[in-house]
Amino acid sequence: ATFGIEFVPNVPIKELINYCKFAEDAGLNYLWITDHYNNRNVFESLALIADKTSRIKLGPGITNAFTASPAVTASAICTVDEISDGRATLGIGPGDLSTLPKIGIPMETPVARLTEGVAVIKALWTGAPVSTPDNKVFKYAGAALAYKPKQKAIPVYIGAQGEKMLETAGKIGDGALINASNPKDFAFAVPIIKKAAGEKKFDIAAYTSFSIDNDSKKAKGAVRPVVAFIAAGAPVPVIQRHGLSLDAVNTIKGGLAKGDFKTAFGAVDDAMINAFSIYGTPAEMNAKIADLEKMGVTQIVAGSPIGGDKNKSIRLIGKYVIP
Ligand SMILES: C[C@H](OP(=O)(O)OC[C@@H](O)[C@@H](O)[C@@H](O)Cn1c2nc(=O)[nH]c(=O)c-2cc2ccc(O)cc21)C(=O)N[C@@H](CCC(=O)N[C@@H](CCC(=O)O)C(=O)O)C(=O)O
Repeated sequence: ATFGIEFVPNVPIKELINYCKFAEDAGLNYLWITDHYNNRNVFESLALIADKTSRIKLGPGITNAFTASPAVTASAICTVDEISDGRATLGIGPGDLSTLPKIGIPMETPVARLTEGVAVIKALWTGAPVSTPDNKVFKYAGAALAYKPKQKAIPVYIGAQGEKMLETAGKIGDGALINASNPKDFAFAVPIIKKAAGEKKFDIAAYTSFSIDNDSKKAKGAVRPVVAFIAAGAPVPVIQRHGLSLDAVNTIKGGLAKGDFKTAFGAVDDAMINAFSIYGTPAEMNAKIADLEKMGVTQIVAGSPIGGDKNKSIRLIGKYVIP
């Protein structure tokens, strides 16, 4: 597998840049920067990261086809591609179901919007004018970018978890970023993607909640709060797929809603931690990564929290996990 790492731009930009440079030095192949309106802007962050790195591929993990018109996203990624001398990737998806409504954006026909959005973005990158009068959502009329990406084709990765979104990812993407850490989720997702992707080259990335430490207990402690949020946001079919306690998940939801983190994190049980994360010592992590690769995963993304101490964890990944 290739190895990616996720950073959330909820830290001062200089700290973010240091993590990214450290990840590049540790030998990671992809940097994925999350995109939520309430954090630092994903494209401004990527521009700076592109300028301060020289090898690692980088892109939003993931932006969405709702907050910005695809033409604006096409240009934003094109700019990152120019600054990074051809290292940009585009991670794009429906958008977070918990943040978009806060800024008045209803989650309407995400599959249609994403399909049309990715099509116009790819068309714009060719430099030709784009007119899509028959589109349901993005009716473009002679839109054209005044400049082209450095790369012939910037890879497009679709963030997906639901069945229709996974199928869409296989159809329109060069890869998928799947918010999951457990082989059971890939037993479900990979056949859907492979059927839709057909013969084309396709990168199936496990966008995991990842926690590595020489001390397994410390790794587990670091991942518990993140698992609480994942469990609280998990669709019911996913909770059932892992045989988790709906009562415990509701206790977590209630605790988080009240800001009572003690109750929320206290209700996280081992079954949830195993369902929604990979954690442990380097040896334990390599065994879990091998299980994911057996399911057809071709890229492992180390997502939040990465570990109790980010720099130490990045060093462990570079030394013991990346072959
Ligand atoms: C919309 C949703 O798709 P989903 O794949 O489950 O979406 C969940 C998440 O993937 C989505 O919220 C992502 O944006 C979350 N997300 C991030 N979201 C963010 O906003 N920012 C991030 O940085 C981010 C990172 C990220 C990384 C990996 C990843 O996998 C997801 C990530 C869904 O409901 N899908 C269903 C139904 C979709 C459907 O059929 N819709 C129809 C009709 C629906 C209607 O009637 O409106 C249509 O679109 O036409 C399905 O796939 O089966």
